[in-house]
Amino acid sequence: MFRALTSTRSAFVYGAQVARLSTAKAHEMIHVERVGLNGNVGLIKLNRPKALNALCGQLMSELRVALREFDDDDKIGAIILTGNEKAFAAGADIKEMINKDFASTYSGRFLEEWTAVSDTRKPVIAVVNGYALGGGCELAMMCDIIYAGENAFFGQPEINIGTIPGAGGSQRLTRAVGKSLSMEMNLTGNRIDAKQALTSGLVSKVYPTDEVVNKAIELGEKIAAQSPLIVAMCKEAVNSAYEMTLREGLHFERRLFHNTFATKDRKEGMSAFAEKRKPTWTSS
Ligand SMILES: CCC/C=C/C(=O)SCCNC(=O)CCNC(=O)[C@H](O)C(C)(C)COP(=O)([O-])OP(=O)([O-])OC[C@H]1O[C@@H](n2cnc3c(N)ncnc32)[C@H](O)[C@@H]1OP(=O)([O-])[O-]
Repeated sequence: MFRALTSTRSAFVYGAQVARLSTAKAHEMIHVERVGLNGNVGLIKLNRPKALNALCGQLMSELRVALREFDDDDKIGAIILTGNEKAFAAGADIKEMINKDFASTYSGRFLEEWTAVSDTRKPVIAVVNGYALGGGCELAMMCDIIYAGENAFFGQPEINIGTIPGAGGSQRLTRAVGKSLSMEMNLTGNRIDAKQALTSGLVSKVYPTDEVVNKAIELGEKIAAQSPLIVAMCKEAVNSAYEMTLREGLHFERRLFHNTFATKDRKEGMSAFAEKRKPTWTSS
């Protein structure tokens, strides 16, 4: 079972990890907290359970604000995005989309707000339990790492409701799992389970449903222990593999690598190794 947050007067306990209360203002459709032993991992939990976390405008707006707050918070080194035991998210909100037309989606820049997720500079880890369908699968793929619970399902069922993916389902999924599987999922709405998501490269780890959030927190803490400056550069380098040719990407990576030599953290990291001590990062 998904392990629920247990509230105490001054702190939350998430599994073995202590999490402090967020200073962020209250949201209606998401929960926001700091987790990890040092409170340096941001946790955002989608919280619209009655609609299986369907991604309506308000939810996406709140998510954008929360991501921005964590991105701008020097104390946060990594961010986790999750849902509940039954659903990460069952897609964009179909009921909200029913009466839209071309002009309103085009002129209204429908879905533009979603790019806030992939634009986040800090690493974002998606933790998927239950359904990640349509926009839900796309949202997970906008994150940098996906951990899945054993009960996770991924799918792009837009075809069943007379449309196609609009936030990466035909693009990121194809790059992640290859053309054949992506085409099958996109043309039929066929879902894959956590096991197939792992073997096809869509997710990096699968854990029991009630453990996966804590595993992601541990991962987030490990990332948060690195130099934030170098982590941001590294994320940019890996992401360039999605957006550039191999030649351009290799060039960009080498330039970023050279740039690390302009930082104090690069010098500190190598000196600490040679002096057999832990590095102290200054993000400079
Ligand atoms: C972003 C770019 C483009 C993306 C497009 C998309 O994502 S298109 C979407 C791609 N996704 C899909 O096509 C998946 C659509 N969803 C499903 O096929 C099923 O809900 C299920 C198989 C996930 C779970 O079946 P189950 O029998 O366990 O549960 P249940 O069915 O009873 O649902 C419980 C409640 O949640 C509600 N609700 C759920 N999803 C949505 C939604 N997306 N929207 C709105 N509401 C949604 C559902 O109406 C119901 O509310 P009610 O009536 O009680 O007021």
